[in-house]
Amino acid sequence: MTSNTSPGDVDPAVREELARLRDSIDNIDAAVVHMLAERFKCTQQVGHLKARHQLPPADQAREARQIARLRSLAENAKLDPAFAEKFLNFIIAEVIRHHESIAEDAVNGSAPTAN
Ligand SMILES: C=C(O[C@@H]1C=C(C(=O)O)C=C[C@H]1O)C(=O)O
Repeated sequence: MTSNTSPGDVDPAVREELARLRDSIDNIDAAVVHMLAERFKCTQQVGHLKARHQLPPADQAREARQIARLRSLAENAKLDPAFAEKFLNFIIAEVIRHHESIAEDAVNGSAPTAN
């Protein structure tokens, strides 16, 4: 991509507004990372609980309820519901991968399912 304005030519007021917005973006990204880390801590515990009680890693009925709920929350928040669904599916796929691995470890006796 080409640009007509080199960084040195940018109006200082524009530069300041860009910096202010980017500060907020950085804060939001940090919050997202922390929230995701907390979510994965919970899902890891669910994975261990399922492994201990021989429950399957995935629960499609629960996923369908979550997707419907998230789509509705996204609509109210003026976020593209299709994007919200894709994002949740991406996270859930990773969680299921973790649960499969925890279940495999439990069967092979290679790790405790204490959490
Ligand atoms: C966390 C769970 O396991 C899986 C992962 C889910 C998730 O990340 O929200 C939801 C349903 C399950 O497919 C669960 O069953 O609650």
